[in-house]
Amino acid sequence: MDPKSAEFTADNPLRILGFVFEELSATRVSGRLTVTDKCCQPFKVLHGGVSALIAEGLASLGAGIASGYKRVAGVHLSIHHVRPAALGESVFAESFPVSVGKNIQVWEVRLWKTNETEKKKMISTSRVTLLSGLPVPDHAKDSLDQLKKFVSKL
Ligand SMILES: CC(C)(COP(=O)(O)OP(=O)(O)OC[C@H]1O[C@@H](n2cnc3c(N)ncnc32)[C@H](O)[C@@H]1OP(=O)(O)O)[C@@H](O)C(=O)NCCC(=O)NCCSC(=O)c1cc(O)c2ccccc2c1O
Repeated sequence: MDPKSAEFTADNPLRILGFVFEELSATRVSGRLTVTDKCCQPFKVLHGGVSALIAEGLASLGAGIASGYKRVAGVHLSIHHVRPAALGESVFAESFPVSVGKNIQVWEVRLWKTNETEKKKMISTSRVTLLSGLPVPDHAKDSLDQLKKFVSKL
């Protein structure tokens, strides 16, 4: 399966909302989402919880890769919603590590309104703190192996 396709399941809730990954590495995770009804609050703008979901998902995947495909656990997320994204608008999400320690990682996640090529205006900025390097439970080994395979293709 193409990691850039809508069916690629690195994070199930993000896939259900239509999020499509572009980059997945230990130093950068990014992707795109079109704001549909599924992602909106009652005033037809991107729900703040969806922005937080994107932040948690991108930071966790990046931290998991940076920790050598060990299990990670998000322990804190803070988010500032600085601008709304309206129904129908395109959103670009990018994430990068601020600090990668043996136990704790901190990732920054920024959401932008965008067209095909340019980041136009920032929607939100998040910091996600994660505990990394935890043992992977047997039931999750397959999905981490699959992620490793996809990352090598990107
Ligand atoms: C909160 C802000 C409006 C504050 O703006 P600020 O004063 O910091 O800065 P500016 O005045 O320069 O404006 C920046 C930017 O904000 C937009 N904006 C400003 N005023 C308005 C307005 N009255 N209406 C719409 N948009 C406004 C404007 O686009 C400006 O952008 P420019 O491109 O012109 O520079 C602002 O920070 C802001 O809008 N932040 C985003 C807020 C947001 O989208 N929050 C997340 C969604 S809220 C949510 O999730 C939610 C969920 C629910 O389940 C709900 C259920 C029931 C009711 C409400 C719910 C709900 O809100």
